[in-house]
Amino acid sequence: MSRRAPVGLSRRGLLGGGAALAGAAGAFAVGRESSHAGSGPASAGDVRQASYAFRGEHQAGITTPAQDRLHFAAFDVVTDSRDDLVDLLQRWTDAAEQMTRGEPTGAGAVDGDVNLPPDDTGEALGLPASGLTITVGFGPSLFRDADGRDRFGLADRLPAALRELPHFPGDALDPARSGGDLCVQACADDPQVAVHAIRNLARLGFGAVSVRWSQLGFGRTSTTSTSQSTPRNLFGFKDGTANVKAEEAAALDEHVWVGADDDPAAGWLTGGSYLVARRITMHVETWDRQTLGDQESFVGRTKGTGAPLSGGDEQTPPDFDMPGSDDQPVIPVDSHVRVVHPDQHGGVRMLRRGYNFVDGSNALGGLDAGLFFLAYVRDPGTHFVPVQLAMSKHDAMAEYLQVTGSALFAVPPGAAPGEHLGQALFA
Ligand SMILES: C=CC1=C(C)c2cc3[nH]c(cc4nc(cc5[nH]c(cc1n2)c(C)c5CCC(=O)O)C(CCC(=O)O)=C4C)c(C)c3C=C
Ligand SMILES: [Fe+2]
Repeated sequence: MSRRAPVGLSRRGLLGGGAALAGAAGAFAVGRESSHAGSGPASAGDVRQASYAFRGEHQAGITTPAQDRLHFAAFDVVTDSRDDLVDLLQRWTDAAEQMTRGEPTGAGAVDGDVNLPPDDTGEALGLPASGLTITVGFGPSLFRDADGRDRFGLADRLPAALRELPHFPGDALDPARSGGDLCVQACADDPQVAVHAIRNLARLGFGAVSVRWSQLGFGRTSTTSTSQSTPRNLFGFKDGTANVKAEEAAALDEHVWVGADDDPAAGWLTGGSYLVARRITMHVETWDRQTLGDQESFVGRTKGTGAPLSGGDEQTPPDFDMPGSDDQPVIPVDSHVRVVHPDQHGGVRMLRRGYNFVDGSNALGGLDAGLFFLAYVRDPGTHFVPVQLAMSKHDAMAEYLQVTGSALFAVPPGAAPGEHLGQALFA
């Protein structure tokens, strides 16, 4: 009996008196409304106490203030049974709701029968919710697999926009880091909490799904709320300045959420979004040998403040007409921010939610480093593909990048009380 924790003990409960004491002193911000701590919280406890509601109109983990850590996994469905797939989504929904509350999955890690493997793997016991969000998406191959098979009777519900992304110039895609029938994005302010979430969902899915590929991210490269400060990517530049933010309701409706009339085949996706995932290797050693002036010209913003090269501060809109030297504009025509700017693409915007990664070193002894680019868009065909194409062809920064993994997912709306994720797809 001594190996068992008291019945009903939650991760939060295991925090014990320390958290209670700090809470009483007003040092911790607990709960959804008070959790917008940004990248420079007063203490680690500020953000780790945050917990976000799992259920809602939209899935959490899109407009939620971007957490600092990511574990992303793409799964292959290994069963042909539609019932087993629905059952998995039900069990994932239940487990995700528990974990985002800071609780272990099922009957917990230490409360069950000592003669059986515990429901929960246990490594997050004692850790608070840490702002965990779990966001689930469906890949094109869930609707029709590579052999054209409609394994789950979903082919007539395939959204027109959910087709494999084209091969872009310069892509060097590894099939083992691309595609997937399902995806789970787990974001948290504690890496152990994010990894615990993916590990337990993968474990729950044994027999129904297997992990196809996964990616850890150690630092956010976006801001998704005006309350957050702008972090830096591995080129050392502020990243996320001009992102679509949670406070921009009209922009979210226009550029991120799928509308009711967007696709007659995909009414089930109303209120959802599309998630573009791109593993982008950054040749950081080569970049580091470029002059500061050249680096800033490649980006189109200053490295220090993130202000556009046309002047002002970080939030000043770029002036692409301002002349520079040699009859060239001061923000070069091949700079990243000009090439991808909404002005060049009919006004389309995206909600970027990417993460820095370093996956050890490469064959040349350099860092296998980069940016795991994640972007939520209303329609990848209009909001991502043309932008990526322009970047591949015209962006000076692209010389320092190589896309090594790629996937697209339809992200259903949030689950209402009593529903499982993606319920409308299977109705
Ligand atoms: C196809 C879309 C994009 C990819 C892929 C992409 C990769 C990428 N970006 C940076 C660094 C920065 N990007 C910045 C802005 C920015 N990037 C995109 C799109 C893609 N980036 C957009 C739409 C924007 C916003 C443009 C605007 O509206 O002004 C910036 C500037 C700061 C900011 O606004 O976030 C930086 C820096 C890297 C390093 C990278 C691939 C590794
Ligand atoms: Fe960018």
